[in-house]
Amino acid sequence: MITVNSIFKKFGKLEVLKDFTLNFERGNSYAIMGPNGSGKTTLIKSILGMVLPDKGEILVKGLSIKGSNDYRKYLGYMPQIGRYPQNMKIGQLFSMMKDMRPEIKTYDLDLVEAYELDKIKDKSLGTLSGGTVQKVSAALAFLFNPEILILDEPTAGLDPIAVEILKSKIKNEREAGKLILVTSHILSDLEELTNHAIYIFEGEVFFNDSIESLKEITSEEKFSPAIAKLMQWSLKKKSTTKAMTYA
Ligand SMILES: Nc1ncnc2c1ncn2[C@@H]1O[C@H](COP(=O)(O)OP(=O)(O)OP(=O)(O)O)[C@@H](O)[C@H]1O
Repeated sequence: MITVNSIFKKFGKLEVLKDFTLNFERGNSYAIMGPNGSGKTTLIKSILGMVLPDKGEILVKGLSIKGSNDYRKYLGYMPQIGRYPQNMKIGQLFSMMKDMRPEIKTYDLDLVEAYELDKIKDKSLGTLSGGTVQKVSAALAFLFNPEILILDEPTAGLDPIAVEILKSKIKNEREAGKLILVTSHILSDLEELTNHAIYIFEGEVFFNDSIESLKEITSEEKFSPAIAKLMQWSLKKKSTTKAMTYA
């Protein structure tokens, strides 16, 4: 459903994505993991067309994302930090988003209702708490019932009830055959929500396989120790590569 074909991205001298090739298939939920600054958001933003790779190609449902924004209708995106016009009211934001997609007549209002956003529709976005902004972002990501959901640290900043609501929504959507991409540092969330692990380390895809395989390869029954082992291996590889370079 999404093909990332040998993409490279540098910011100045910093090589953030080095030869990334990945396939994302419908009905699966992918955990995109890696240390801070490893390139998770850059990967997501490249798929969304918000960051332009220096080389390589990205296809969404077989269509290259270069040159046309048409593919974006398939994507729902929840950013790490939602930035909205400060003086706009919640209700106005939703009306504006609906006006931008006039061809869509039915909306997925599950999260609008669960988070009771209608009750605060006259509040300005600039006055909202961080968690409430996250609720707005989550509700917008699902609003047009997209086939692909890209969620960047979706549970960060949400209270425990809001987290459970969002997690159950994500699980339902995956069961309905959608493709889900999630980045998070909260391993218990990833274990619950995903079936495929992608671990990025220093600009490279260090691991890309099912969570079952990850557990087998690491000889760990639980997700968290399996990831810890992967992290140790990536650090070991780094020091071995360094030693080889200096030899
Ligand atoms: N627009 C930009 N200009 C310059 N450098 C950037 C830009 N965007 C990202 N970077 C740098 O690229 C690297 C990767 O950033 P990115 O946000 O993709 O990491 P991440 O894996 O999502 O990190 P985190 O876990 O902290 O969210 C970082 O070193 C970051 O500072």
